[in-house]
Amino acid sequence: MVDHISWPDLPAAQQPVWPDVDALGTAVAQLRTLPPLVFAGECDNLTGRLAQAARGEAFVLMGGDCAETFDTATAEDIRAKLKTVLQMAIVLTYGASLPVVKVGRMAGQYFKPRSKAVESRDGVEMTSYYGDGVNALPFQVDGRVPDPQRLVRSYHTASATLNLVRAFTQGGYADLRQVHAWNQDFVAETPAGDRYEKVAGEIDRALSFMAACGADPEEFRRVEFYAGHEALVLDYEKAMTRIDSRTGDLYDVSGHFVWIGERTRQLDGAHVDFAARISNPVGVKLGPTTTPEFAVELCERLNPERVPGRLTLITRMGAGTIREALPPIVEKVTASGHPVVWVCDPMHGNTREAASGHKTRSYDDVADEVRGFFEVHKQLGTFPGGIHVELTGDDVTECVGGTEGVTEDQLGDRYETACDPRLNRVQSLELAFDVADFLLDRPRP
Ligand SMILES: O=C[C@H](O)[C@H](O)COP(=O)(O)O
Ligand SMILES: C=C(OP(=O)(O)O)C(=O)O
Repeated sequence: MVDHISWPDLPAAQQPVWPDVDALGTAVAQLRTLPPLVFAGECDNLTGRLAQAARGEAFVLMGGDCAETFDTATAEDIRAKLKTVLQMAIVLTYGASLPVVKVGRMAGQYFKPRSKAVESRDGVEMTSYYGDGVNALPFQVDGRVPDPQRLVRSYHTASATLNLVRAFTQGGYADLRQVHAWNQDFVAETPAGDRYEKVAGEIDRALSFMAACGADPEEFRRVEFYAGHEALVLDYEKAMTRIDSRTGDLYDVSGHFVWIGERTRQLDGAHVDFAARISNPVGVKLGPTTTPEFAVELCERLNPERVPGRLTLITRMGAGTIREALPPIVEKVTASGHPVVWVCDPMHGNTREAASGHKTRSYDDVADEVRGFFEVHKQLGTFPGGIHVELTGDDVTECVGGTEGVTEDQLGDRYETACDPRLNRVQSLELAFDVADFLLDRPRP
């Protein structure tokens, strides 16, 4: 039980209004007694990997659900997401000859900030859905009441998810010899699947050549995979924060990497203060209203010792804005000497409503924002460190476009997200091929 971490009482945006304070106390006390989900040493290893990305020696791939739900924490769903990230990572590693740091938006993405606190349909109003960690998705009053026991369920669901991810990535499923096996089912029949199959064939030949030469590296049998999520609901994140016995430093052991969202990054707010106190590698989302001065101040607050890999700035400007909004920020941060990892989230600045009422994003906008991100960094001689995408391993119809051409009319066919539209597996793979091409033309260290 960790009861000696004290936190200042600062304004915190986007927090659930728990109706039963005693029930919250019980849930928090339970969380505090539970074992860590990740080890502090693993977080430090990730900081080291991210430092490589800050120097242009690696590329970060962050991907996973917009909102993980308890019901979809099944073996099938987790494997499909993992498979998507692994396939994308292979395309990037092979295409750009660059190590790829893999971070799943997984095992903790149960909390969602919302634009409106209340949702209304046909004159009926209730609390918006804030993620399975807070309340339930169906539009029913009872389930929308924030329930603190959901924090405890978040922990157990994250634990089961991470356990399976560790088993898959360490136990043979992610062995490089399995590259073909990740390309089965619906994706294999698509142009992206076909392109992937060619890459897999070339990798196979390279592996056979190496084996014939007597080389069979252990590194090819396992994959280093990290878990990250938005540190939104501070009752959960603080209860999961522990003192590292090795160093006495604080780590949020709910995930390796946590980020602060666009709506909660106030300099005098509780989220920035929380992130400043923990020693995990942390990220901050930066939308189009970010000023260069704010970005530098954030760097000072979150990484005063200028540890490479500690801070990732995840820009999400929108395809039409990135080419104007990003350069002054990158210039000012670079001039300040802060060693940040620049990551592009091409999803959150490109959301729009389709005529059918579905929230959607166009593949072209997503790809164009990433292209703009690479252009800006090339122009400034800085390193494009990675991408951060919302994706699923399934054949959903949530984002329009891509070579399979999901149309607006098809959005209703398989629209399954609990919050924002995700790239399906084929669109994700296509994006990886586009990014691999952009990477070939990147500034080199
Ligand atoms: O994923 C990000 C946000 O939680 C999401 O875009 C908010 O969506 P909303 O504008 O429908 O509340
Ligand atoms: C809420 C998110 O993004 P942003 O804070 O950039 O809106 C998210 O990544 O889930």
